[in-house]
Amino acid sequence: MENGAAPTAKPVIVAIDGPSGTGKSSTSKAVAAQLGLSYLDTGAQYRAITWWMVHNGIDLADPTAVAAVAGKPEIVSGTDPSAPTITVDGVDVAAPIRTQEVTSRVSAVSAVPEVRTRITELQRSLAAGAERGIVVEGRDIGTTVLPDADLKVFLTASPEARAARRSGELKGADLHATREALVKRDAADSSRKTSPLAKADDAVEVDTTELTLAQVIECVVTLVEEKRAAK
Ligand SMILES: Nc1ncnc2c1ncn2[C@@H]1O[C@H](COP(=O)(O)OP(=O)(O)OP(=O)(O)O)[C@@H](O)[C@H]1O
Ligand SMILES: Nc1ccn([C@H]2C[C@H](O)[C@@H](COP(=O)(O)O)O2)c(=O)n1
Repeated sequence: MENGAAPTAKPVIVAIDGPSGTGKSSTSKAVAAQLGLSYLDTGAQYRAITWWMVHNGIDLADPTAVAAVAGKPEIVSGTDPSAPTITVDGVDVAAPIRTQEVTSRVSAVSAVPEVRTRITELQRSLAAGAERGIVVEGRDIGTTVLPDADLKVFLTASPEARAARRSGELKGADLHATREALVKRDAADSSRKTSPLAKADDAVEVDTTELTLAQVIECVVTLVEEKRAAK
């Protein structure tokens, strides 16, 4: 039995979007684990295809070159929230997709429409196959990937709070440089033509600046339970 939960509740689809460092991954994983749902980190998929392009020497400054090979790598996401996995052509890339090299290039690759079409298909297929339901986190889940999701949440936080959280992760990182990098990536992700980072009109916005992670998780679990009860 997936995620150890009893097969009683109807499947529920939850979309969690927002800028970098707002707590999407931490919240989504915990909510999915608590409610016995699958979990999908769509940023990891964009990072994985970016890693493959870097690894294969594709010119990332040339969108035509990126588009031409967008269908080549086989990207597989494991959706157990207690142990999410990501492989490219059978290679475990969970660590290399988090390097600065990939982080600084992922916005360029994810702006290419052919890349988005490919990754969006994977995401929809995983969501459709999740027997109990799934929490999918990213930038365009509520607007484009799963517009009929049962619940859409848009997490926000001040750039200062997000930079402080990230600096805590990257020991010794410069707070100002971290903030600048976050703001730059958000601007690129929000301004691309195809499926930019955006709040869906029917999303619930949660400002996490002054909330603990536990409070955010509790808030989202309550929202999911309310939706489930109303189904
Ligand atoms: N409400 C919160 N209060 C304090 N720290 C938090 C909160 N939410 C998340 N964090 C911490 O902030 C860091 C970033 O969180 P997380 O990776 O979940 O964000 P994200 O939105 O998924 O970021 P990205 O889009 O860049 O992957 C983590 O170290 C996490 O533990
Ligand atoms: N649905 C998504 C998810 C992610 N991306 C892109 C934009 C992000 O900068 C990048 C990495 O995401 P993260 O791991 O920081 O969540 O991937 C996107 O375009 N659409």
